[in-house]
Amino acid sequence: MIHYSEALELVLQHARDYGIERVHLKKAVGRVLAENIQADRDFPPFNRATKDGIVLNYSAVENGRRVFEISGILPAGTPASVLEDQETCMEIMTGAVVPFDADTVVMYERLQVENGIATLQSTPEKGQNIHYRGSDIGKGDVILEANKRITASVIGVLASVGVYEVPVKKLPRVAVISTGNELVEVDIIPEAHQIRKSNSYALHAALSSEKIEPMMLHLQDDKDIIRQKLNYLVDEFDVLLLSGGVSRGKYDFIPDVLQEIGIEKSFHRVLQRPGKPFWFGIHPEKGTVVFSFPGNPVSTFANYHLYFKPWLFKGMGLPGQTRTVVLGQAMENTGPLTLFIKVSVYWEDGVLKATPVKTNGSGDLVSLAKADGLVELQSKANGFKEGEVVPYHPI
Ligand SMILES: Nc1nc2c(c(=O)[nH]1)N[C@H]1C(S)=C(S)[C@@H](COP(=O)(O)OP(=O)(O)OC[C@H]3O[C@@H](n4cnc5c(N)ncnc54)[C@H](O)[C@@H]3O)O[C@H]1N2
Ligand code: MOO
Repeated sequence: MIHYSEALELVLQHARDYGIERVHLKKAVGRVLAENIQADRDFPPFNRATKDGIVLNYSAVENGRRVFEISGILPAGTPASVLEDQETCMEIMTGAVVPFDADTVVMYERLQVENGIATLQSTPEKGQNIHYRGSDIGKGDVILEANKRITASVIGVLASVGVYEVPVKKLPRVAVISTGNELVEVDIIPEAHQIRKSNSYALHAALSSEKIEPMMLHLQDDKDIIRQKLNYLVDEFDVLLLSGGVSRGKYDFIPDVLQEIGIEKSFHRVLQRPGKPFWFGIHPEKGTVVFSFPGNPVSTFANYHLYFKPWLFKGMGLPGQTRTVVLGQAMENTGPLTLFIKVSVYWEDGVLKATPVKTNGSGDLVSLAKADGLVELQSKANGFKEGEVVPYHPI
């Protein structure tokens, strides 16, 4: 059996970039930007008034003028104009273009305006209240770098530079395959010996948050059917995410079948709990990557976060998600396995702390829903003290 860090390393070696596609701006949130985006114009594109008030030429102020006749009005959205007579001023609204031969904006609150005459209440500063052309970013400058998760604010930037067909990283085509005769659909009432297939829905949901829409399939514990279906799926998908049928039971056919259909085993079983009987492999010619997770709901879900997500993120050029957290109480791991303990986290005096969630083992799905993540505890003879910093995997 291999250690968690070796297993993760082997998985990451098979990370892949699936190329680029273009999606409409409205569909791009949550995807990963695949190319640098350049500004198509200066930002702001013109000298922009930042206050409602008047605009004037400061030389008049320097010459002692305090009273200005208003020679016109400039709402936002009107083309650039000229302050013809620099002894006058124009009213200007926030967002409007500062006219040629004017250089200073005075807000209404610093003025008295009566009968078309504006009187300064105080001496302004030259150049005030103007957001200068190109002061945020210049035309041609990179405003968004590739390999960035597209958030709502990134969408705003893309919109402002006119990118409505957004270049994003292509996502792998994923099939989620659950196995087991005891499993039934979620919308029926199970017999006493049956359970609803929760793993597939948890995986579906986790993938949806990565914008992956997986194909879902359930297979009974029949070796011939499993072989036939997986043989087909290996051609049609980039990734197979299986759950169940990988430990030592008489009906745990998955490892044998995967090898029969040409998937090369990278490893089977990892020195970890939960998720120990994890099987991972790849089809050498087709490139299909197979994550075959142990069936216990917590094991499936933990391994999705411990292996699939880092694999996906690496392929898309995103940074890893592993963080550190401070233990809110002492914990132990004296055995040979790396333990992943379900924890809830909370802030205390500016420090993120973790406390274990009460659990009943890797079949206990309910405790999973109470957890924020998993802390990673390596084997350690003298235990982990309260206040110790350990790796943390948000789930
Ligand atoms: N002799 C041994 N027995 C077991 C070992 C071992 O090393 N030697 N490992 C144990 C560990 S650890 C785990 S984890 C499980 C993994 O077993 P399988 O991957 O073969 O999974 P199944 O037996 O098919 O199912 C286990 C458990 O999970 C439930 N399950 C499965 N799929 C789903 C699903 N889609 N939704 C909800 N629940 C699911 C299933 O009903 C079982 O209760 O093996 C131990 N045994
Ligand atoms: O991986 Mo099993 O994960 O301990 O229940």
